[in-house]
Amino acid sequence: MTRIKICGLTREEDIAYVNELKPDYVGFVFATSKRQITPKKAIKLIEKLDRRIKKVGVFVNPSMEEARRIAEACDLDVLQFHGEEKPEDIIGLPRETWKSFRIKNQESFQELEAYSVGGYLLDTYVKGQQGGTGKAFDWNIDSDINKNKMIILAGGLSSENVEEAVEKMKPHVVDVSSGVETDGCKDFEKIKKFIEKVRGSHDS
Ligand SMILES: O=C(O)c1ccccc1NCC(=O)[C@H](O)[C@H](O)COP(=O)(O)O
Repeated sequence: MTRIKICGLTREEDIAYVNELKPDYVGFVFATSKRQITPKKAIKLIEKLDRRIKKVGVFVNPSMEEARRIAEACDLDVLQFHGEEKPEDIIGLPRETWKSFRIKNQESFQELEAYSVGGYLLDTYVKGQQGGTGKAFDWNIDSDINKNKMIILAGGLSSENVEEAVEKMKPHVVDVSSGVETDGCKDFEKIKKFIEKVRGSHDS
């Protein structure tokens, strides 16, 4: 079954929503972003999070010392690197590690081969933005990458298009942020609908 990550939680209400709706992963953005959260606030939210939901920390070009420190302090399960981190920067970390790749065209997939990580997150290339763009890339791109890599599909997903995305890309995990927000805040009904679409999807 396709797993689900809801990214960019910042409020106590968001934790209540996911505790009820039970995605597989939630993401906390420690990088500069409108969804940025301090480690101190994340610790407070995580205290209230259902223990069955895995915690992903999102970083953009952090020092590895910082990433390790936050991973330990927040008891993160996964470290997600969303910047220009090199393959050698992100090996040997004490957590499952995901690397994001900003997909522009077919050639973008070549970059994945240099990395040996637990998860390969495909997000949309948008100039000047590292993530959380709300934009999808062309899922008709011919790629077999999901055969030997754990693929997390991100970028512009919503309840409206996630079934098509799963059918075309066959990812192991789908990751959403903007598509489950209203006026910049996580929206219970949108998260619910997104999860229902994915879990009801027969291609997953
Ligand atoms: O969400 C952000 O604001 C963000 C900022 C900088 C780097 C990464 C960021 N998010 C990472 C994610 O995992 C998002 O869920 C992913 O980019 C998809 O976002 P969206 O297109 O908004 O669904």
